Amino acid sequence: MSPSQFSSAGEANISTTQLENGFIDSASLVNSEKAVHELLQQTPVHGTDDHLIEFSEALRTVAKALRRAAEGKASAQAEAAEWKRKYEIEKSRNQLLKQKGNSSGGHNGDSHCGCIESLGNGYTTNGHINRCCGKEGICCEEVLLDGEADPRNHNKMMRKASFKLSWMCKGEKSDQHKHDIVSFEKGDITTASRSSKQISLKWETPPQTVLVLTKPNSTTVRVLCADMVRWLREQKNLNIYVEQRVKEELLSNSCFFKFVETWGDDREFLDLHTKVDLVVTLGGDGTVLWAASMFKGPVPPIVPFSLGSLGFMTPFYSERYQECLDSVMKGPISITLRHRLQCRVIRDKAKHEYEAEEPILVLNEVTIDRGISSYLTNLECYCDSSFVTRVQGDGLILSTTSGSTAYSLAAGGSMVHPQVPGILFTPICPHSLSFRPLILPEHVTIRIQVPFNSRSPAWASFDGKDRKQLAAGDALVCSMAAWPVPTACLEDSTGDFLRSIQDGLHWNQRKTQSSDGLRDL
Ligand SMILES: NC(=O)c1ccc[n+]([C@@H]2O[C@H](COP(=O)([O-])OP(=O)(O)OC[C@H]3O[C@@H](n4cnc5c(N)ncnc54)[C@H](O)[C@@H]3O)[C@@H](O)[C@H]2O)c1
Ligand SMILES: Nc1ncnc2c1ncn2[C@@H]1O[C@H](COP(=O)(O)OP(=O)(O)OP(=O)(O)O)[C@@H](O)[C@H]1O
Repeated sequence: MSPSQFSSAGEANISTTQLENGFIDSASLVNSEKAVHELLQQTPVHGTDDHLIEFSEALRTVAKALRRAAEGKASAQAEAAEWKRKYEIEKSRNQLLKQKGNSSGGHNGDSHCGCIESLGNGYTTNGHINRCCGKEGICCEEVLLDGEADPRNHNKMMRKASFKLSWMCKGEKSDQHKHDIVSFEKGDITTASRSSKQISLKWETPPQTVLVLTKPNSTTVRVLCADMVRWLREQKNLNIYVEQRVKEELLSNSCFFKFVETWGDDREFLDLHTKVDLVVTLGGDGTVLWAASMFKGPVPPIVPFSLGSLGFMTPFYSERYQECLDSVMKGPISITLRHRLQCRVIRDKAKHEYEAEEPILVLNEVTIDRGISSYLTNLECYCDSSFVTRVQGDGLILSTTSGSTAYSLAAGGSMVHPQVPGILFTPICPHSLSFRPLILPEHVTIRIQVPFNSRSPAWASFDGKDRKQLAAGDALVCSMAAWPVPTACLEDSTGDFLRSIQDGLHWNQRKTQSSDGLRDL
């Protein structure tokens, strides 16, 4: 076979000028790669013909180069789609602001400019620009821009409660976080000593609207929910949102609950984060995962009450809910910012970046496994642009540090404090003696590719739900999401984490050795 046979092989026909100039779309790259693979299978590399062996090696190199180019292109597509999505959100938010400004006449031109150009700017509840909250601590104010008329009082604007996040320092009041970087002075590299990195949430205006989410099919939860909603209304005069199912349950109980609000469809729910100040969950860890999955963007602070069996992420006791909610609403409270992974499936057949599927955010993990197939999974893993490894086994778990105590732990991964920024890379039953789990830094993008020669498709599942098939040529791209899940702590991040591994998993529990057998020294 001669090189001219390669260039005549239909879709494999890519000129070097095209390669040099980068004028190839990912579809033609992938098609070319397929064609190269087909060609390789047809190539009769028998016996002693050195030329044929050399040529097939050259084809393999071309296939590799094409794969790399396709990967670069696909990750650029994923990034472009993400920017496009952000742009759309900004655009619709700005339109909304414009409409509000026009209809109320409440904002002058300056304040419009201020909020559109700098979404981090703080607005007070009366709608005036106050100060930039991004300067001290962690910025949280943009949600305030979407106020809505309170149905109970038409003159009053219903706005989200304003709060501020800051690092809590033990003892001295220094801005420790500002100095917490490696310094290089007079040739000596040092790191500043660290104080507590606990994040504290302090309400600037009191919370007004609470979303109560409950685990279904539990009488205990249903009874507690009715009790809590009544208390929140009568004692705290709060607006309450619940799911449609829960509203029906409450109304079948008593018509007192007529004030409880709900939402119609997903579109209406998309707006809810602009109204809800606090989310209360009544259930187990699954209910916290459920709550997090409902918010595709920013998540309001969650107060998780334990009504499940394990309750790793649910530190609050339901028996003392009034006391707990009282102190949460008063503040300040310690919170754990639980990072989420943003996962995007890129199909081999997608021709353009806007065909990339909607990203899915996970709080625990995304799992890529063999599904019902009895073949080993064959997954190529890349970290940024470096090839990491090929997974041959039952699959792979990409986990957040919050998820490190869930499926990843069962597969042999380390337990990691939820506030540690990182992505766990944990194989499931790898057919190799040396495949230890990894923890990668939080800023990397991981790409899991099902190769064209995979014997069967793989399956991705997100926090144990929404299974999606990944066919040969499809890829899953994962990176840290911009929107963490803030969960309220009973004590603080570390105290709650240690208590849950001790109480929930009986971590390193062993009878203490008695001193009886000690020999005299
Ligand atoms: N072999 C395993 O351990 C295994 C297998 C499948 C799924 N899971 C986990 O189940 C999760 C889904 O939870 P679910 O409640 O919807 O399903 P589920 O009702 O099947 O519960 C799974 C168990 O995992 C626990 N769990 C969930 N998140 C946890 C966390 N971050 N830390 C410690 N334990 C946690 C739950 O409390 C529950 O006991 C998945 O995200 C996955 O991590 C674990
Ligand atoms: N509001 C909800 N709507 C629909 N499904 C929900 C909701 N809340 C929780 N779930 C689902 O119900 C299941 C059980 O919930 P959860 O894990 O909270 O309870 P549990 O199993 O009793 O607790 P644990 O996991 O600690 O044993 C999970 O699969 C979860 O995804």
